[in-house]
Amino acid sequence: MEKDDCIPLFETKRMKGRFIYRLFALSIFVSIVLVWVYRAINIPSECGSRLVWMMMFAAELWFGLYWILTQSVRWNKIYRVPFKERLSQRFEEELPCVDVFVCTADPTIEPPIMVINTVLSVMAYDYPPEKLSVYLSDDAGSQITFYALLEASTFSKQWLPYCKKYNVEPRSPAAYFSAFPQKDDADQASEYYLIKNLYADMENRIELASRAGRVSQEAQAGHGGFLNWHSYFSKGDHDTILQILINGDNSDDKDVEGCSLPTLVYLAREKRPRHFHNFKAGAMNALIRVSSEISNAPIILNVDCDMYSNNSQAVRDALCFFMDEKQGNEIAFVQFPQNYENVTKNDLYGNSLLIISQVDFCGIDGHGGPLYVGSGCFHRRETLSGAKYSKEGLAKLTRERAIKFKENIQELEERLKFLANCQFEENTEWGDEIGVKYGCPTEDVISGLSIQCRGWKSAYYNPEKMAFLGVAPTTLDQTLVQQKRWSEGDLQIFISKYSPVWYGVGRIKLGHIMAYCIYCLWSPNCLATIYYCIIPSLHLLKGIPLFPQISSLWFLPFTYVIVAEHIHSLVEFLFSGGTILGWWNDQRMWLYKRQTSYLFALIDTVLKMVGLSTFSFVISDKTTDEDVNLRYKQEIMEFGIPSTMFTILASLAMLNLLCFIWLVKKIVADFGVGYAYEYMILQTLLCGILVAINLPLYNAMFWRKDSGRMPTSVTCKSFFFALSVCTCYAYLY
Ligand SMILES: O=c1ccn([C@@H]2O[C@H](COP(=O)(O)OP(=O)(O)O[C@H]3O[C@H](CO)[C@@H](O)[C@H](O)[C@H]3O)[C@@H](O)[C@H]2O)c(=O)[nH]1
Ligand SMILES: [Mn+2]
Repeated sequence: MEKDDCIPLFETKRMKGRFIYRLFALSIFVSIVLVWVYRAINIPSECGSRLVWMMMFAAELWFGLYWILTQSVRWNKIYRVPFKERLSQRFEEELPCVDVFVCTADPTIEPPIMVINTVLSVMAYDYPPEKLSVYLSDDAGSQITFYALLEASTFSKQWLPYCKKYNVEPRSPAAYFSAFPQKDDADQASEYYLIKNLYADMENRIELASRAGRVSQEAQAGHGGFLNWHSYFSKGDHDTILQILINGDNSDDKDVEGCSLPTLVYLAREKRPRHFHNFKAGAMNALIRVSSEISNAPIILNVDCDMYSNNSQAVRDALCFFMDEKQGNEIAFVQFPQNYENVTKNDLYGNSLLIISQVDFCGIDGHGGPLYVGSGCFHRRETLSGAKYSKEGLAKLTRERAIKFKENIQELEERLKFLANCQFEENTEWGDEIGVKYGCPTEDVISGLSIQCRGWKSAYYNPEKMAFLGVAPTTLDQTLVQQKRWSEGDLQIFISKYSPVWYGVGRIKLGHIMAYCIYCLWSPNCLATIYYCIIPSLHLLKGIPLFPQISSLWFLPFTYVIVAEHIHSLVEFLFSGGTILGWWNDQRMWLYKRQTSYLFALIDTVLKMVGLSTFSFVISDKTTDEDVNLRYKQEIMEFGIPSTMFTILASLAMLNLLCFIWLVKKIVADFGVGYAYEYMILQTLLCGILVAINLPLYNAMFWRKDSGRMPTSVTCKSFFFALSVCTCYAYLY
């Protein structure tokens, strides 16, 4: 037994081929420096061109410095391998309790049927049910969501034994039934169809209620919980609703085979119009408090309502990190990547964030641990509640359940409601030193950072069989809006009290700080990028070169940086499991994010600093209508609405198109190919590539007829805008 204890529960492997990569990175670095040198020693004397030149220099300084930041995550990548068998050999009898928090906020864009599929999938984890509790936080306080959860609690009595008996995966019924339309195994087949029908019936009832917008009187009469809605005025004005739907300790709450079920709790925290609710962070903190009085598990898993468990072993994987005798004690949270069920082959909107999940996070893990990015993260309860790291003070994970309530369930619910009331947090440290932090659109990232600054580590685990699958945005607009929230949140972290730069220094490693800065500085990237998309192309109009000529030696570092870095990024993308077209799409998305989301995030952050704007949280829509979804599946870009973001994208694309056409005309009519080739090859290439990458956009403006095309108003606006800029430049400047 003694010997056994020394075998670690997880292993950390380092990336191979580090030396070659470092050599390559060094060569890029040298070229970047040469680019800077070229800019510094060739500053023109004439005032106007000097300004243009200096701004090019500034943009390249930014790109170069930002590139250096991105090296932090490529320097020392690590991979984790947990050993579940060892965990089960050593700890099967004393596994810790786990609380799962599922958050939902809007029954129209987060359909209740989707929410309960997520709930059912986590209830069905391969884990002792008496040690598992699932809490659903409903920020809409929706009766329909409550009704759906009630249905789910009944259905779970069949679903859980079925999952365990046949060891099925995934354990979200919707995903399971759509992936396995038939069962041939005779034994399983009869049960399969029985359960499938049960599920279909339940789905029907929930859809009916959803469509009607209310729960039938009959159904309401069936459960006392609905009485809570008597004091409900609206989604933003109601008392706390707390219902324990399944009490795992109760001998009556058993599945059809007589086995225990996980505890299941519905919580809608109190909402009042005059009381700011702090979005998901507020919901998380209410959950932390309420759960502490019910199950008080030392490990907490947080998932968004669309992110169902795709791998019933993930809890055990996560526990290998926490329970390892040597290193587990310093790990505060274990983050899994966020994967999406609906990503198409070439991932048109770059939603899978492939490089972040396959490269960046492995690199950050080598510096002290990944960011907490919300969904798919396991926490130690004590760190979430603010504890400093100290090996001695660490609570044993395998302790008994801390609270064993004696009163009956109704009394308990009444007693605990105040924990989720608006007033509870007044004059407390909640949202600041305790719990998830408030005031930042990426509350999770800032909370994770402050945990790491208190001395804790985190771990990143990316299992082959994806642990969680969610719903990615299916339109360009949704992706850009989501990216705006993220980049804005991360920029606010940068300028906050908890900035990785000033707060992190001395608390976390330099590499770690740099890695955080990659995300915190997403947003300011917009300036250099937009400059690069406009100015060099405009200068083609007058034939003014801004880059070295092909005959100059300075041409080499520029070309090397551009070509080598792009080849590297393509190779990295392919190695991470992407396709060539996927890479091209990803490049386009980075361009579009920088031209719109990041720009808006930057502007909003500045406005907030001067007090002209307040913080909002646009919840991602998890539904799509049919023809939008059809186009999404065919990887056709979705525009369709006259958004300001699209006007910017279209204007920049149009500007480059006009410049490019002008250049072609000049070459054909007057100067011949040599003109562009000798003097302005890099500039021509830049403009040409911008045109090429924007092809889907031109298509949406000029050819497409479907409802996802670019609205005519946007096309016209962008055309006149681009034309006037080009004309002004060509004739006035
Ligand atoms: O007032 C609110 C607003 C949102 N949510 C929930 O928060 C989750 C995330 O919201 P979503 O609109 O899906 O945002 P995403 O951008 O898709 O989510 C990512 O980004 C968030 C931070 O911006 C993280 O919190 C998430 O975990 C992460 O998956 C969802 O379950 C919502 O129901 C609430 O509970 N209350
Ligand atoms: Mn989401």
